[in-house]
Amino acid sequence: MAMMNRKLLVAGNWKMHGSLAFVDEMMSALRQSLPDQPKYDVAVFPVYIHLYEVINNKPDSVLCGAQNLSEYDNGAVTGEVSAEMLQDLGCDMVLVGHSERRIKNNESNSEVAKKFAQALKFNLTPILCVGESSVQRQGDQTFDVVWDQINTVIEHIGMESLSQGVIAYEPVWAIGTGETASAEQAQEVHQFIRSQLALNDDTIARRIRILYGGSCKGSNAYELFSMPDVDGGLIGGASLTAKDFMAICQQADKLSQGD
Ligand SMILES: O=C[C@H](O)COP(=O)(O)O
Repeated sequence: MAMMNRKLLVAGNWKMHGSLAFVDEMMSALRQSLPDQPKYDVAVFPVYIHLYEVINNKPDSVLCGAQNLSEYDNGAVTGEVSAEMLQDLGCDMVLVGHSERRIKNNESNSEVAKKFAQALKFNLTPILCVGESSVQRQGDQTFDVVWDQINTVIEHIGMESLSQGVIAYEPVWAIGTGETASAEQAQEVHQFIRSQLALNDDTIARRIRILYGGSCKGSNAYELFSMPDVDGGLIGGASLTAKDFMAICQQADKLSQGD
């Protein structure tokens, strides 16, 4: 189980799903089902245009974040949204470097690092998404790929700044495929990440939260979150109904009792 001093985080990435009616339904379900003060953190990441509705209707205990942000402060960058705008709206967090953006929008490690820095500049907690493709795993490149993605951020802003964010390990081959990494496979990579971070700073390595993402659901969340270096999940498909999302939150709740 994740170390006592690291609170579990269950984060629902809604991707490009939902509607205003969906937001209202989800928020009222979460208000009814979540404890007033859960011992774990819960966050949701709607599309930009639904952020305001979430922020105005969510239970106080639920954090809200965007799925992306601009690497720039402001200016002639049509279609982008700045960290300052997200902060102004009331966002708490933001995803950076999700594999869907790395692949479909060609986001490079250095752009992702700039976005991570930009989030921190405006007091948003960035969740840095990292993970290898199936080909890279088969080619035994998992550790190299994942470390390169993280180390680019460290080289850009340093360990102390990295530690103000969260890392999400999401093997690309497990995203939306129904093929979850086994708890042992997830733990192996999470442990690798933590041990690499410890070479730079042991305290930060022990403090930073590392989430798992990739076909996580109510039936496997307990086993995954029980792993010593897994501190919760970044959930896609199973965050799209209150029933599925709450099933995962309930596993986090069980594991957080006694903390
Ligand atoms: O951001 C979430 C991940 O991409 C996981 O998505 P999934 O739970 O649908 O596999």
